[in-house]
Amino acid sequence: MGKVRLTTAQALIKFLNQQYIHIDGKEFPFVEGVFAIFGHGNVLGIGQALEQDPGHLKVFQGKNEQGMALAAMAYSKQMLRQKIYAVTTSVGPGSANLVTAAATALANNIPVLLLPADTFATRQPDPVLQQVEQEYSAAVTTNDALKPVSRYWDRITRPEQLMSSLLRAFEVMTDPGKSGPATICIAQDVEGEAYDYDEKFFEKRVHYVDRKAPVDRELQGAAQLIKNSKKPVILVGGGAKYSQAKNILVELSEKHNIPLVETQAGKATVGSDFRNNLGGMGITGTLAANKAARESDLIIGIGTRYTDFATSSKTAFDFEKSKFLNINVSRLQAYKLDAFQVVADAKLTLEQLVPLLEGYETQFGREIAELKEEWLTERKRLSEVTFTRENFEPEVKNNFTQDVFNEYADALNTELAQTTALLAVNDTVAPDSVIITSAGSLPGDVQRIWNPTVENTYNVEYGYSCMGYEVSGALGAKLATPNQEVYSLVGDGSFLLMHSEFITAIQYNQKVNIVLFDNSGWGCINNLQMENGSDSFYTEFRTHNNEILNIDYAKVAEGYGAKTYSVNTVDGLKAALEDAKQQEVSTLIDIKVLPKTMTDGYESWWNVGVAEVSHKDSIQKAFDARKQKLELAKQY
Ligand SMILES: Cc1ncc(C[n+]2csc(CCOP(=O)(O)OP(=O)(O)O)c2C)c(N)n1
Ligand SMILES: O=C1C[C@@H](O)[C@H](O)[C@@H](O)C1=O
Ligand SMILES: [Mg+2]
Repeated sequence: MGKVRLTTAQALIKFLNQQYIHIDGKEFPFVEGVFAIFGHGNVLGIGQALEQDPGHLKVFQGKNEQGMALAAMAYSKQMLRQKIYAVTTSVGPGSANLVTAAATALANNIPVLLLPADTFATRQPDPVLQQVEQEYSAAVTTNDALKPVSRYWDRITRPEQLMSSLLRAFEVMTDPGKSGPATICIAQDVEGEAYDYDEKFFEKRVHYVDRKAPVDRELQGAAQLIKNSKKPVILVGGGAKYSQAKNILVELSEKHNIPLVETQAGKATVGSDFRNNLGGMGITGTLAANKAARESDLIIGIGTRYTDFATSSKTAFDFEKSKFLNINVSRLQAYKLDAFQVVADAKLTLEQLVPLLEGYETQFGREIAELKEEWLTERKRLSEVTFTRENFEPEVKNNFTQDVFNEYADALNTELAQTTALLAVNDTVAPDSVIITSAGSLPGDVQRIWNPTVENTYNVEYGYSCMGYEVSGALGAKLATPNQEVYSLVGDGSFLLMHSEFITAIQYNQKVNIVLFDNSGWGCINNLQMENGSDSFYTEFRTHNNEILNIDYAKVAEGYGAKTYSVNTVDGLKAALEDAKQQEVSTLIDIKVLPKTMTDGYESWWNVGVAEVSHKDSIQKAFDARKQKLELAKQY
């Protein structure tokens, strides 16, 4: 057999160039490129290999390891997990910075290939710079911290180990049932070590992603459950989106008059304008979706993980009455809530299920339309919130006095409500625009009131709700959809936490639009704190002498080379958005908004750990209320 002498890193890059994916009859390269931050751990290994022959791989220089890995994740999420970027980092702090991003990808079941460098395999120069030198074992390095947050993890200390390791990594990343981050740590000396690799290892390799079909028992059982139900509701999860089940979902819903409700990951599988789509459900759900779910006697969970946000901490359903039917490629997910399990591809299952339901119709009648209408009226109200200097009634009530509101209005020079601003954005951007967000109050607002009409235009990470995904992810989403505008909807807190990849986007002329909602604080956490009986405590951004912090974010972004705007009215915001569309460079719109003007309520509940004993009656009250609510919740 022919051999080719390559360094481990050269073999890695050569292999990445030859990986293809085959889905629904289409075949294309699986690895699009590499994000890199070079240090002594990887510049002479992977850096050298990429310089010598990158093949078709695009190379982007990242600015923060976490940021570039989140960009890679957003790319893959936007590509419906059909294509990835790899991420190479140096050893020690460079690899440690991957931990948060790996966890974000894991919680969201998104494939990314992480390639952190590791300490010396020979150990000759130990302790090397950036080696933590763990006393109880030299075999433990910073990279072990990636084990709990990787779907697959391996360490390469000999060049030939690379071959079996890569095969496992690609098998995992291309399996819809277990897809997630694969981490291969390569000892920094081994990256440059040569080996005679079998040429066969580098032949084109196709990873077939065949749709897993349901067995007859599953289909008959599922059909029977639906036919026996009066008011089934379909919960559309991320699995439905990745399976591209839109058309069959619409057919199923229309034929049998079954309402759809959505998780964060499932939103924009079917457009919000579809008449039976009642929108997001759960803690950040619409009143329409939450009412339908509560009335339902059968929840058909399609590709959902049933997180606490989707189920209102397991209080959203009437567990006495309601049964569950779970369609999921993952057995772990299918087992949840004592459901009847169909472990199979969502689209294929629904296509085979529909013919078995001939003649069936739910008892919802006109109720779906009525619920939707009621919600659209509420959404309209949220688009027209006006601030008043006296007796202002915000969405989040009973936290701030009027004096505090007036103080914010003066300090930030704004009277704009967040919901009104957000809906102005929704009205103004092109329908095929991709939005991206993740943490703070904005994910809740978009799940409720952002109405996407074009498929796969809602890139919201709410499995890990990682501050920093908003801006980092915008770069990845843009790489995936170069012909669409990408809008990062981000709070001031998240923007401050990390926006390094905004600079990468500007550097590589990948236009992204940052729409920054500045309420000078961690608004949602302040709400959570005050709604559970505490005072406002270190969650507003105030100075040493208690003044509200007012940062000119437009000026910050101007320094990076972005086109920027500062706005505090709906008209100003719309004009900025229109102008931003005309720009070739990345943009940032700094919108000053009032706190407590995000959406809230709608019959949802979140189980959070309230103090059982404290010095405040208000906290005791919150604790008692939680205890009562928990009595209604399903225990597991
Ligand atoms: C990396 C990370 N750290 C901490 C948190 C906890 N956390 C969630 S939301 C939030 C504040 C977000 O503030 P901002 O972005 O301004 O949004 P707002 O709630 O004000 O809309 C914090 C600290 C998180 N989700 N992610
Ligand atoms: O703690 C949190 C509260 C949520 O409201 C928020 O969206 C999320 O980012 C979070 O971490
Ligand atoms: Mg904020």
